[in-house]
Amino acid sequence: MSNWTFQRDAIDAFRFVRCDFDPITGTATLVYAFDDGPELVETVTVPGAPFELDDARGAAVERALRLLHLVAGVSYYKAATPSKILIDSYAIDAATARLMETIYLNGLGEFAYRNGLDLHDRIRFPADAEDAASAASAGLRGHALVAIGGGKDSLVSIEALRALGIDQTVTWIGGSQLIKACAERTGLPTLNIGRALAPQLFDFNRQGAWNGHIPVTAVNSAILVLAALLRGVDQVVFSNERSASYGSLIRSEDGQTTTEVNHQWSKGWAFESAFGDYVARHVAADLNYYSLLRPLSELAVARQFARIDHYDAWFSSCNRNFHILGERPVNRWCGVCPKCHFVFLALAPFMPKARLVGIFGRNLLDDPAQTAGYDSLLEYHDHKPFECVGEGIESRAAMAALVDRAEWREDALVKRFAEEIRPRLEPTDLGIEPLLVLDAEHRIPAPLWERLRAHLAA
Ligand SMILES: CC(=O)N[C@H]1[C@@H](OP(=O)(O)OP(=O)(O)OC[C@H]2O[C@@H](n3ccc(=O)[nH]c3=O)[C@H](O)[C@@H]2O)O[C@H](CO)[C@@H](O)[C@@H]1O[C@H](C)C(=O)N[C@@H](C)C(=O)N[C@@H](CCC(=O)O)C(=O)O
Ligand SMILES: Nc1ncnc2c1ncn2[C@@H]1O[C@H](COP(=O)(O)OP(=O)(O)OP(=O)(O)O)[C@@H](O)[C@H]1O
Repeated sequence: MSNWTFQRDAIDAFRFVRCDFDPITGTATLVYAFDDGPELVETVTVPGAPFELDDARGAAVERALRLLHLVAGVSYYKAATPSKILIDSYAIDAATARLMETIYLNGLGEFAYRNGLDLHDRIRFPADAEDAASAASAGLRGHALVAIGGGKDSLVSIEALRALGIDQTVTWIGGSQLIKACAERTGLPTLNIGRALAPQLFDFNRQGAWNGHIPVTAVNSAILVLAALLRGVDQVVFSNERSASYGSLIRSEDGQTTTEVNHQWSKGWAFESAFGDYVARHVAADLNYYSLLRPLSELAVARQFARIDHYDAWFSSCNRNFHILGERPVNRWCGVCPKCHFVFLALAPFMPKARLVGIFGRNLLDDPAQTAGYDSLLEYHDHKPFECVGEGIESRAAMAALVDRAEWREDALVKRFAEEIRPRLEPTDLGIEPLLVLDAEHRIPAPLWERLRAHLAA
C-alpha cells in the first residue's frame, strides 16, 4: 500500500470499502479505494446531533447511508473508470445495482463525451443480495427539507411553499456564503450540511485522473434523504424544472448522427422518477422526494421569480460562485458564462429592464462580446452549452418577445436576432405562451399539486 501511486490506466477495480454513521456527532463517513490504494474518505455532517433513532428510523438511516455511499462514489470512480466495481462490506440487490448503473452511466454522460470515453457495458454493479422487501414507514412527521442553491429556482419553491403554508427548513450543503445569505434572507429555519471530499481526489487530478462533470444533484439528493431521516421529516424538495430533462444535441461532423448529452441529467425527470421511486420502496415508505418545479419550464420559473424582488440583491445563478477551489465573481454575476447569459435572457421578458440591469450590474444583451454565448443558447451555428440553461426553443422565444419591446429592440444582440436569426425560424415556434403551460409529469404529492397550481396561476 505504501508504494501505491495513482496510475489511471493500470487500475483494476474501484471499491466501495465501507460506510458508517456516528449518531453522536452526526457524521457519515464514506470510504472508497482503487485496488489496494489509500482509503478515500468523504465526510458528510448533519447538524442536530446527537440523534436518537428508534428501530424503524435507525434501519431507514442505514439504508439511506448505503444509498449515499453508492451515489457519492461517482466523484472517485470517474478518476479512473475501471470496469470492475466491488462492494466490500455489504451486498446490494438487483434494483439497487440497476439504479446505480443508471446514475453512473447517464450522470457521467457529459464527462464521457468530453473525455472520448465509452462507459456503456463498462459500469456494472455486483447484485449479490436477494431482492429486498419493500421498506417500512419510518414514522416521519409532515415537514419539508427544501434544498437551496442560491439561485432563482429554489427561491421560487421556497416562496411557493411559504404561500401554501407548508412547514419547511431551508437546507444547503457546503460552505457557500452566498447560499447562506440567501437562506438567511428567507427568514425561515435553516440547516447547513457539511461535506468534505476526500483530499486525495485533488492529488489524483494533478496526477492525470480522468476529470469532468459529475451528477452533483444526485449526490445532493442522497445527502438530503439521509438528513431528512435523521431529522424525522417526510419531504425532500428540489427545484428542478422540466427543461432540465433535455440535453444538448450534438451533431456528428458528417451531420449523419445526433447525440444527446445532458449536463444536468440528475436534475432531469429520468433521475427524479427513478430515485424518488427507489427511496419510497427501498429506504422509507413515508419519505417523499420530489421537485416542486418539475411541471415548469425555465421561462415559467423566471416568470414566477420576477413576481418577487426580495432576493434581487442576494441571489445568483452564476455557477462560478460555487467552485471549491479557485476564483469567484466579484459581484455575484460573472456576466460571461452560459448561466449568466441565459438567466438574463429568461428574466428579461418578465421584468422591468432597469431592475434586471440593476441585478446584473450591466446589460448583457447590449454587449456584442457576448454574441457567441447567445448563439449557442439559441442553437445557432452551435449546440446548447453544457450548463444548466433552458432549451433552445425557450431562448429563441424569449429573444423574439424582446424584439417586440421598444426598450429592448435596439440592443445589439436583440437587433442581431431580429435581422439575422429570426428570418430563418418558423414564426409559429417563437411564442412564449405555449412554453408557460404546466406539464403533468411530476412527483408532487396530489393535494399539494392542486394548491400549487392555483398559486402559480394567481
Ligand atoms: C462550481 C462548478 O461549476 N464546478 C464544476 C467545475 O469544477 P472545478 O474544477 O472548476 O471546480 P470545483 O467545483 O471546485 O471542483 C473541483 C474538483 O472536484 C470535483 N468534484 C467536485 C464536487 C463533487 O461533488 N465531486 C467532484 O468530483 C470536480 O470534478 C473537480 O475535479 O467543473 C467540473 C468538471 O466539469 C464540474 O464537475 C464541477 O461541477 C461541480 C460538481 C458542481 O457542483 N457543479 C454545480 C454548480 C452544477 O453544475 N450544478 C448543476 C447541476 C448539474 C447536475 O448534473 O446535477 C446546476 O447548476 O444545475
Ligand atoms: N449546495 C447546495 N445544497 C443543496 N442543494 C443545492 C445546492 N446547490 C444546488 N442545490 C439544489 O439543486 C437544484 C439545482 O440547482 P440549481 O442551481 O439549478 O438551482 P438554483 O440555485 O435554485 O437556481 P438557478 O438555476 O437559478 O441557479 C436546486 O433544487 C437547488 O436548490
